[in-house]
Amino acid sequence: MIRSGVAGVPAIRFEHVTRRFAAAGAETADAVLALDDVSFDIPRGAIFGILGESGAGKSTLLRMMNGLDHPTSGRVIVAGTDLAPLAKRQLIALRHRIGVVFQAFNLVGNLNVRANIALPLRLQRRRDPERVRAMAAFVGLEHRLEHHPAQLSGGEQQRVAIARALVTDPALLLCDEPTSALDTHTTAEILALLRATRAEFGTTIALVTHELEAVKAICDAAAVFERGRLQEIVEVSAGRAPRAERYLDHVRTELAR
Ligand SMILES: Nc1ncnc2c1ncn2[C@@H]1O[C@H](COP(=O)(O)OP(=O)(O)OP(=O)(O)O)[C@@H](O)[C@H]1O
Repeated sequence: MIRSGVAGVPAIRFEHVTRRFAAAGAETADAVLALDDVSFDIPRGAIFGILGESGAGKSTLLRMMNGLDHPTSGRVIVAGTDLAPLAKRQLIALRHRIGVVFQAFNLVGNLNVRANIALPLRLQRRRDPERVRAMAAFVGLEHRLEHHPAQLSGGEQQRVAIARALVTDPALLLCDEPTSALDTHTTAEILALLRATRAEFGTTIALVTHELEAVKAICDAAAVFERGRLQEIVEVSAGRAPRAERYLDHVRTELAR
């Protein structure tokens, strides 16, 4: 099993995870091998990258972390709990402890910032206006609580999405290409906010991205994927990840052929 060198008890463990999908029009259910015997740990408290080009299996892996998808074989263990035997109600309870941030922000257009941030609390039949305000302040948007998403820039919308993901104080934050729709400057701001999130709340962060720069900016380590296979775990040190750079150069050269 490939393990990261970052110290700590794993927040998530993948054990020999394989995921097959039926290809459109195929007679058998195993035509697409999205993940192939993947084993690694995401250490508690880490900012951990899941890095790879399109089709590498990153989103499939992320969906498994909150039980939205399941392995064809192998196990996904979140905070010591194997997700496979969990009933629907238990999976929903697990998801309440996991925040998710998406590339396209996914805010509700007809709700203002305050209501968007409060949404996960509402889904749990909870009210906590003070917490909502505190999260808006944490992401620097306390003065925009009455605005609607259409009145905000892309970076501001992603800040709201991060506040919304954090409002229930999750132990784990899953980020699916959170900066891919943003310019370079705004990307740096959002990455800094994710780093501040770990510093302030001790949140474990899984960052799915095809951007090596994002990994170098904030991750402690990253799992590098190619066509469903885990190639290696790379450590990031002082903003550099030479092995990942070499590896991605190789993949891009292959893809360009
Ligand atoms: N529901 C599905 N049915 C069939 N094939 C699927 C399904 N979901 C994913 N796949 C296939 O599994 C492989 C991995 O897909 P996945 O979306 O996890 O990759 P990715 O690394 O997230 O790519 P991208 O960055 O483009 O989103 C791809 O070949 C994809 O076409």
